[in-house]
Amino acid sequence: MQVKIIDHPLIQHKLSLIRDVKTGTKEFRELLEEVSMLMAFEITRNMPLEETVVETPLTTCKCQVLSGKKIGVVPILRAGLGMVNGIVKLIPAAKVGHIGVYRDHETLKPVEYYCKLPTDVAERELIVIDPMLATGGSSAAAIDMLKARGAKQIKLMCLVAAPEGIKTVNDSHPDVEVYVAAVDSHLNEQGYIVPGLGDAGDRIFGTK
Ligand SMILES: O=P(O)(O)OC[C@H]1O[C@H](OP(=O)(O)OP(=O)(O)O)[C@H](O)[C@@H]1O
Ligand SMILES: O=c1cc[nH]c(=O)[nH]1
Ligand SMILES: [Mg+2]
Repeated sequence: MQVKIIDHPLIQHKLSLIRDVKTGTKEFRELLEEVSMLMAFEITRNMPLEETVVETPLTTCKCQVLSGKKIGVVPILRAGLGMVNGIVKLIPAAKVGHIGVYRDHETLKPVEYYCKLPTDVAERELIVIDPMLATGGSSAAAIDMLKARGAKQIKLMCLVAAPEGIKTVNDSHPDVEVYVAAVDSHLNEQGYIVPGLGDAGDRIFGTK
């Protein structure tokens, strides 16, 4: 199982609050945004830098700046939307594409309904985001859609994963690095992650 678990104490603390059934919509959204920012901080750890010269009030000095690598953030609708703001606050130059996929409640198979991406998707390093990686069907389908449109460099960032979902993505897309804050125990009969956090989309948007 190829997965990077980002287990920074702040992330683990906030994830515990997110999981709590007593956490309401407002706090859930705020925490998810904060955790997404913290996870993005880790994922971008190896972004390339280049040297530049900066004039300070005292003198000039050699400094490092990002070398202009283009980033794309691709939320899987709906729940992935809850992770966008935290990331684009950290990487304001990132462009945002949207992929609409929902999981059929009966079959648990992904149903695709929307795709709008930056035109230069093939040149961007893409971070696909979705809080939940359950069977992995939705994320694998989203990555298929991106590759069919020319995307080459893709990372997947999820909050909570089931082992089944990580395996699905590893098997179908071995080139895609998977980052999560936690790997949970298993899926229940309805395909929900246990212990999980319930239905992420419903908790973000206050639906049922
Ligand atoms: O790994 P999977 O088994 O495919 O399940 C995970 C998917 O299920 C949830 O979306 P959902 O279908 O509830 O859509 P929503 O975000 O619109 O609520 C979640 O946000 C993932 O996209
Ligand atoms: O536990 C789960 C599984 C799929 N989608 C969710 O929102 N939660
Ligand atoms: Mg949902």
